[in-house]
Amino acid sequence: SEGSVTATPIDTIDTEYTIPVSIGTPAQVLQMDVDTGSSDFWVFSSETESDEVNGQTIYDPSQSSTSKKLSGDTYSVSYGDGSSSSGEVYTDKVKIAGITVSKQAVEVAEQVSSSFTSDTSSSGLVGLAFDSLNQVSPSAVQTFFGNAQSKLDSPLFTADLKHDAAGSYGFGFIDSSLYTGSITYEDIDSSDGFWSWTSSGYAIGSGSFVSTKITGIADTGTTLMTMPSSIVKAYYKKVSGSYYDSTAAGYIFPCGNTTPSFTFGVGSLRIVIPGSYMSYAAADDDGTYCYGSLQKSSGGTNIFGDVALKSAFVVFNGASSPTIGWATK
Ligand SMILES: CC(C)C[C@H](NC(=O)C[C@H](O)[C@H](CC1CCCCC1)NC(=O)CC[C@H](O)[C@H](Cc1ccccc1)NC(=O)OC(C)(C)C)C(=O)O
Repeated sequence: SEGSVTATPIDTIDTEYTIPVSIGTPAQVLQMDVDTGSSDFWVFSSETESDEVNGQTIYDPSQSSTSKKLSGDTYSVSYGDGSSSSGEVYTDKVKIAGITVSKQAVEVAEQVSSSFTSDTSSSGLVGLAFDSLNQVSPSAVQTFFGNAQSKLDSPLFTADLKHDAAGSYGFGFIDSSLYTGSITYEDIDSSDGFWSWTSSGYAIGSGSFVSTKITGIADTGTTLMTMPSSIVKAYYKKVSGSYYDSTAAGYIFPCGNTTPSFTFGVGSLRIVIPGSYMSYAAADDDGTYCYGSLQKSSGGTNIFGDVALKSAFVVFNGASSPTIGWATK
């Protein structure tokens, strides 16, 4: 089987992208954040503390004739931005992009941290990193892609994210109308559970391409992009008035100042992130300073987040030796 589903940015600055997901019988439809940087499928639910629910759609397993409690299983997950969620586990029918997994483990939140409560646009996460990162105990469960893979025409999913416009995720097939030229593939090292690959280098604005290996993860659940500090410093040298602001915990600059494009290499292919994507949002209330979309990596993990992904068409190929494909569009 194969299918695609619309990916909608939750705001005009592409902080996050959500898709509609059908859970249970009759279907309960929740808008959920697709996250290739984690591997738990969890939802706001009838079991979530009421003071932690703020407009999200909830999944109620008691209203589904196909739900089944996985007694004894619990989950607890915490993310790079310090947010977290925990609760119990059911299985139920889950349909995404027209593809149905009859017994998907649905992690139902009893607690969510404040940033989830305040993120009214998302009612849960669809983790699409590798199963090894799943946080259900005592025994891990599979992601939607892990469960669906064997029934997909091809064991892959694709991301066509856009700036301030509806894009799509595809499952089981590659829609050749969504990209230009050809797709360049790189090997994935999934040993840490992430879609980790190595870029061939970078360029800043119209500057010459610097051939250097940059290993990072392709993460739809991270809004921005993080690179080694040497590259980030070189980038902001080209942005007048920019500096690293410890309060903002990042590079900021006077909003009107020009931000050059940022190019990254996929083998001999070049993906150009337009300069307009490189200024993220106002860094302070009076909007004089803006926060850069490129920031320095912490803990050694470079992240090709939404800023990079929305500049390309991306294939997450889950074959036995996984690869990632990038194309211009
Ligand atoms: C559980 C582990 C096994 C895996 C775990 N993975 C991650 O932390 C990466 C993963 O992609 C997580 C997934 C996100 C967690 C927070 C909610 C949204 C999804 N990414 C993250 O943890 C990175 C955080 C994101 O970049 C946030 C996302 C966000 C969006 C809207 C509102 C609030 C926060 N954006 C965000 O902060 O945008 C700014 C900086 C422009 C304000 C880890 O490495 O610890």
